[in-house]
Amino acid sequence: MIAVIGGAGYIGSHTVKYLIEQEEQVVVFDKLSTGHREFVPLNIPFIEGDLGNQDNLDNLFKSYPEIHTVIHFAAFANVGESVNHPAKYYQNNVVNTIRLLDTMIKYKVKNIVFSSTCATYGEPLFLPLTEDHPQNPINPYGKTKLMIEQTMEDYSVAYGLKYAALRYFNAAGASEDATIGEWHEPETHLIPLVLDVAIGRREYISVYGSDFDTPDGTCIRDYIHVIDLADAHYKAMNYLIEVNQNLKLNLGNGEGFTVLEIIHEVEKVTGKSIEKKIVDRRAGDPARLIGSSRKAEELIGWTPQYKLEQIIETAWGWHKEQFGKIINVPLSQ
Ligand SMILES: NC(=O)c1ccc[n+]([C@@H]2O[C@H](COP(=O)([O-])OP(=O)(O)OC[C@H]3O[C@@H](n4cnc5c(N)ncnc54)[C@H](O)[C@@H]3O)[C@@H](O)[C@H]2O)c1
Ligand SMILES: O=c1ccn([C@@H]2O[C@H](COP(=O)(O)OP(=O)(O)O[C@H]3O[C@H](CO)[C@@H](O)[C@H](O)[C@H]3O)[C@@H](O)[C@H]2O)c(=O)[nH]1
Repeated sequence: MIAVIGGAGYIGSHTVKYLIEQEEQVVVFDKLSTGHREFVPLNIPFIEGDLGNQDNLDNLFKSYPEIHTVIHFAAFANVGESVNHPAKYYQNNVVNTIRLLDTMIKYKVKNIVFSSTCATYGEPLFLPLTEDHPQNPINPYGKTKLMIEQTMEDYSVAYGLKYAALRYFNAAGASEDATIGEWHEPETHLIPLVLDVAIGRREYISVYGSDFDTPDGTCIRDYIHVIDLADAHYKAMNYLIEVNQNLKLNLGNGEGFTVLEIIHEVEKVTGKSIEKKIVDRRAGDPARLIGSSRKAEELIGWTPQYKLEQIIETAWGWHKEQFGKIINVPLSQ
């Protein structure tokens, strides 16, 4: 059985759906701080619990002694917020995750697939980023994820933990059947915010900076579909079980798009024109992040299947399903 921590969140719920489709046994553990109970099918075991609570964690591993792997998504994940509220990030992403690792050791659960991030690299010295690029994060969020990568390395040597650190680039898109998708309150991610403008929930999109060293002055990111990420988790888990070696892998499409290019693609897919306002840069944003995922292809046979257009099409499908009924009711900005 696989314990999916944070399985009611955005990437977690798509991974749970994918694992069920592969006929894996799954238990979800989530405190529903940013996740949604309705994102997890009712016939899947669900524990509402907090990683910060040892009793909750003991309950998980005692109730399901057949757990062999943890897939760990639970964290706070907003770069800008982490600059202004670092304590919140160190507490949940570091302290609570070390509690999870210690509890895994206590219950002799050996394998963990961990949500790391390309934000661990900091300002790129070269592109595309490969896994051997130096890790010098420029925001607290990236630092918390790097600390856990380093902790897992030491736990692996000392306690035999086997880990896959999956360094995602920008997760985006939604399930093909539009039953689950990206839904954060408040939303901070670019694509759902631009879709909010398309659907009439928001008047305009703020573009954070137009003076970066990029062709149109706006930040470049590498967008990767959540279903491709889900597939990578499944493959990484099987590698840990079968090959018994640790993994550190980038997961991206290998292609970068500026903020303005994303807005343009949303206009193409939705047929709506998007109002935008250029505002100041957001703290902690590197200019360009693009990843090479060649190592993931070589080691676990993973190649992304979704390109930008399909990413935005599936995200739009979910957005219409979720928010279409309340069209033209603006959010408070
Ligand atoms: N979204 C991205 O583009 C992206 C990119 C790189 C890495 N990541 C990482 O992927 C993971 C998932 O991201 P997401 O976008 O799905 O976020 P999310 O906020 O949608 O999901 C996180 C889930 O974890 C749960 N959670 C948080 N703290 C918890 C705790 N202490 N105990 C129990 N449950 C807790 C939340 O309720 C939520 O369901 C995060 O670790 C994030 O850092 C995300
Ligand atoms: O209203 C907005 C929101 C975002 N952006 C820009 O759009 C890009 C993407 O931003 P966002 O969607 O917030 O993602 P990131 O800040 O790149 O961070 C995401 O992607 C990282 C990997 O690159 C992960 O580590 C993080 O968890 C995840 O939140 C950035 O250049 C932002 O400055 C805007 O211009 N306006």
